[in-house]
Amino acid sequence: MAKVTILGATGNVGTFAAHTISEIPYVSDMLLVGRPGREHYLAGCCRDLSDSFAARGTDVRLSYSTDLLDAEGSDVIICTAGVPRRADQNRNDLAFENAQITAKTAETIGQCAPDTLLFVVTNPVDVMTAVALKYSGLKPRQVFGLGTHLDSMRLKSLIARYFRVHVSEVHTRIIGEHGDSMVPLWSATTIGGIRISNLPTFSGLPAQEMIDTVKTSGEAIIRDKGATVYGPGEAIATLVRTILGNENRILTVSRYIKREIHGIGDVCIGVPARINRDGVFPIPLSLEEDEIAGFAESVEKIRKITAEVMERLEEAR
Ligand SMILES: NC(=O)C1=CN([C@@H]2O[C@H](COP(=O)(O)OP(=O)(O)OC[C@H]3O[C@@H](n4cnc5c(N)ncnc54)[C@H](O)[C@@H]3O)[C@@H](O)[C@H]2O)C=CC1
Ligand SMILES: O=C([O-])CC(=O)C(=O)O
Repeated sequence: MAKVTILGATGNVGTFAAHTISEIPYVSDMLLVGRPGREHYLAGCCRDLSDSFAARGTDVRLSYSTDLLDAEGSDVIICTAGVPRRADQNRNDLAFENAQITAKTAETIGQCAPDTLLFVVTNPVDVMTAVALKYSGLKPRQVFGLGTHLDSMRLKSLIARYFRVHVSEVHTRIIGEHGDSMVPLWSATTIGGIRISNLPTFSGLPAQEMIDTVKTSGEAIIRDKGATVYGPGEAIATLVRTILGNENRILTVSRYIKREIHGIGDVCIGVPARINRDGVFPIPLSLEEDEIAGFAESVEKIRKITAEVMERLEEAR
């Protein structure tokens, strides 16, 4: 059985993630961590969630704290702490502000929970994963971000609708930045095990329109309802279930890569990875020419932003 800790637990994503994670059968303890001053809100969240556990028949020990040191002994720590963007902002606009929060948090986690897996959700998620890796001092297999997993799910749903098939029949991936330079892997997209390009209706597929929709999904939801909640919350639970169930699923998450993909790397970015109880392990990949070029561009973009943020963090210390 496992202890899962959620940071930023008073926020939109943290609150809903607590609900989705409580459904995972391997979770025995859940700790909600918020900022000092938020004790009443955290207590209310715990009571409300406990009611939902009672109604559902879930047996999870739930507690809250404003002291991150209580995360000691966690198997997985999920970091949703930080500022969200407004609809008129790019995720990268949040980089330095959230890096300061993530660096401080990661340092404490490295000291109090050296064996944990640290799962970063805070945006810009690829850059925050690099910050968390550096400042926690944890091993690369222990630190990962939500990356392009949610983008891949968004694309999957659009493809299923276009081909009028059940969403479980579609396998697809988006790699690279969780942002504008993301790269869809049409070469790795199948329906019912058949490569998508071998299907008769493939020629009419509005591929560019679909990827543009995925790129602007977060922004559109934030404009309409203030925050993306259900998509990220379920995506977070999928990853936690994969880890705690030692499932060895291949999901597309942000992870430090050296040069596993066509020699491109030295950055934290969305890549397919095998995920189990020991952490996250990137899968070496063979891509098509245009996919390699797109991925190289995305890597360069993230490497540059990451380097700038790291430099500013060091200057600010
Ligand atoms: N990677 C992904 O796919 C997604 C990432 N996100 C990101 O997750 C983060 C949280 O989003 P929401 O829950 O919508 O935001 P929110 O504003 O509802 O919640 C933010 C949480 O962070 C905490 N927080 C803020 N500043 C802090 C600080 N200085 N120190 C410690 N804690 C602090 C708040 O108390 C709150 O609990 C954002 O950065 C957002 O962009 C959100 C959805 C999907
Ligand atoms: O768009 C945002 O800011 C939140 C997010 O990352 C997403 O839902 O993909």
